[in-house]
Amino acid sequence: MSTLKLNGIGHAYLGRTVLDAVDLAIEPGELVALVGPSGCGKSTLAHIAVGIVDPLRGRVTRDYTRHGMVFQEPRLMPWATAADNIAYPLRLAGVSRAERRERVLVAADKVALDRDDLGKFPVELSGGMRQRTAIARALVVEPDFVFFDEPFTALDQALKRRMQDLVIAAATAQAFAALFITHDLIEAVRIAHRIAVLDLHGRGIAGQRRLPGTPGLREDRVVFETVQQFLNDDPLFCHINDVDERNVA
Ligand SMILES: Nc1ncnc2c1ncn2[C@@H]1O[C@H](COP(=O)(O)OP(=O)(O)OP(=O)(O)O)[C@@H](O)[C@H]1O
Repeated sequence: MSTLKLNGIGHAYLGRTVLDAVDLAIEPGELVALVGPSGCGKSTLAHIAVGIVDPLRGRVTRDYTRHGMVFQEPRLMPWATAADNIAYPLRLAGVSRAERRERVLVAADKVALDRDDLGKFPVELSGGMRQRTAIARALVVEPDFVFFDEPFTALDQALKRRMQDLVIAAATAQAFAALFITHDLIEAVRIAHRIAVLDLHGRGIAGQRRLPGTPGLREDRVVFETVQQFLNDDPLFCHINDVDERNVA
């Protein structure tokens, strides 16, 4: 039984089709990376999957209990401390103040956010700390599904890697499934069980590849060789290579 199922999803903006007949199913505990060239409709698909946008065609079936979301920009409330930002979904859910405090500390630990940082406002935090706060806010509800929409694109390589490790560790510990949208094929191969490639024109999933081994346990050499093989020998990825040279790094 899939925890998220997209059937025949189609969408258009102002009469221009961006997605057509997209089918994708994600199993419980499975991390699926969705890649595709810029502008092919990845974010639109994520917004449809999470329920922010209603698709013009098709059906989304969600069989998870709670989801979290992490976007490219942390989208924190500037007037609230990191702790209050993380606690926000719990406040909405009517969780008591004492329990909120406890759960915020647990979530902050998962993303290695210092106690000192919890009292700071977003403007006082570094980019990495802001994104950690956003991830903690997604994890604090103890989700069994998390949507990631290019969460680390704006971060430098070293930080990106730390954040990927943190997501893999949290996914393993909490056993959540995820749809992880990224431009970065190296990131996709590090993080996911399976990669789905969205067609160049957003017309469906062009193909999928199951990745060898387990996220978090793949050696760098294996990640690098898998990416090279995709880019050099697998026609599914030729558009990714053409369009986004960052992947070749
Ligand atoms: N609200 C909107 N109104 C009109 N057009 C939109 C809207 N949102 C997205 N689009 C267009 O739809 C297409 C798909 O956009 P989307 O953001 O889903 O793609 P993407 O694959 O996530 O791109 P990127 O990788 O560059 O973020 C693009 O051509 C974009 O300009």
